[in-house]
Amino acid sequence: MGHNGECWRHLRRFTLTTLRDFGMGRKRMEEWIQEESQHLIDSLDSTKTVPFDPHPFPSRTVSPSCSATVLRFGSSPCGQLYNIFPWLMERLPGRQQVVFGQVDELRGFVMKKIHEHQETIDPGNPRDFIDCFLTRLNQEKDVSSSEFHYENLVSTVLDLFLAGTETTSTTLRYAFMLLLKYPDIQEHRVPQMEDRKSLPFTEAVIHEVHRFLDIVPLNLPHYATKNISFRGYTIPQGTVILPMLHSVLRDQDHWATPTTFNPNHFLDQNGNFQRKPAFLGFSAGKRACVGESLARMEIFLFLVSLLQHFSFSCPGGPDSIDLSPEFSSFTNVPRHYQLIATPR
Ligand code: HEM
Repeated sequence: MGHNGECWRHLRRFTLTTLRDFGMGRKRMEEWIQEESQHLIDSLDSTKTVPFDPHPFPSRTVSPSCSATVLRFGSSPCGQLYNIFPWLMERLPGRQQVVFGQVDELRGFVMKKIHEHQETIDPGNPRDFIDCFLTRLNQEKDVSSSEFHYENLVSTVLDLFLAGTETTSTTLRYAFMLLLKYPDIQEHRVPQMEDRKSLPFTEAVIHEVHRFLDIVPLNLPHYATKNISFRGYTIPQGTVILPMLHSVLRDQDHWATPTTFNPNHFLDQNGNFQRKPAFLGFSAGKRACVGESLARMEIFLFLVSLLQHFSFSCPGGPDSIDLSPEFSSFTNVPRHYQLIATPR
């Protein structure tokens, strides 16, 4: 959804409503995620407590590995250059050409999925986002100004895919790394979803994972659509602005121990979960992440169901875990590590 203005507004509104209708926080989506959790549990069972690198996991089987490469590319110096000089990098040979190829491959995958949906759609009974978009596309097929046409369907699905898969699986991979580093956290596992007492702690852990990972430290680039005066400065129209999430997520005025992993950041004296205004891992304002509730729900359900089935350890013990990210520019990506999943 890199589009601005009208097109972006229509597609963003549609996306939010559709995701909400499929139950971000409600039943349908929860069932899908639980099905996925079961696949994960089965594949962890099949490791038979042999250490493995969780890197490809927990990306979904349907998520072609190329989306991982796209994220890694974004965090490399080469990717940084692309953000700043796209017109130049598109013309130079190099790794960026491989990434463009992979985005094309992913686009092909999305187009194939759309085609399958077109063949099997029952308009009265939408199965998912693509069905809803196709229905709207059909309703507005005679409206020449409609934003609901095929190209926008492909790019919206592609955007959701690129924005949603690697962010969530990278965060999960980092969450497991933190469980290896701080094994005590695993003892707080939620035995059952109804066990209310453990929930605030679990929520606090998940929020702290997001804060501590700081996955997109610089946020996405924005630009001033008109002249703005801000704290005595004038920001001229067209200025590129990087609203750094990193500086807020590590702000000494807002966090007791900004550079240490500490779930207490999100707990009050009575152990209740408390929201923090400086928790801006999903950004803020009208371009804030549309997938926040979905991502939170996925991470919560995956983490809780896996912790109910397994305890996690690593061959070298907690001291061998290096939490510092592999890249530290556009995205923070956790290092590779070995995971042992022992059935409880
Ligand atoms: C750990 C998980 C995630 C994190 C930390 C995250 C974070 C972010 C951030 C920081 C932005 C930039 C906001 C800005 O420009 O100010 C963003 C935008 C976006 N995210 Fe996420 N995200 C996550 C998961 C998801 C998921 C699961 C989806 C899809 C369902 C998604 C869809 C999007 C989209 C479409 C945008 C662009 C919104 C717009 O420009 O209107 N994200 N996300």
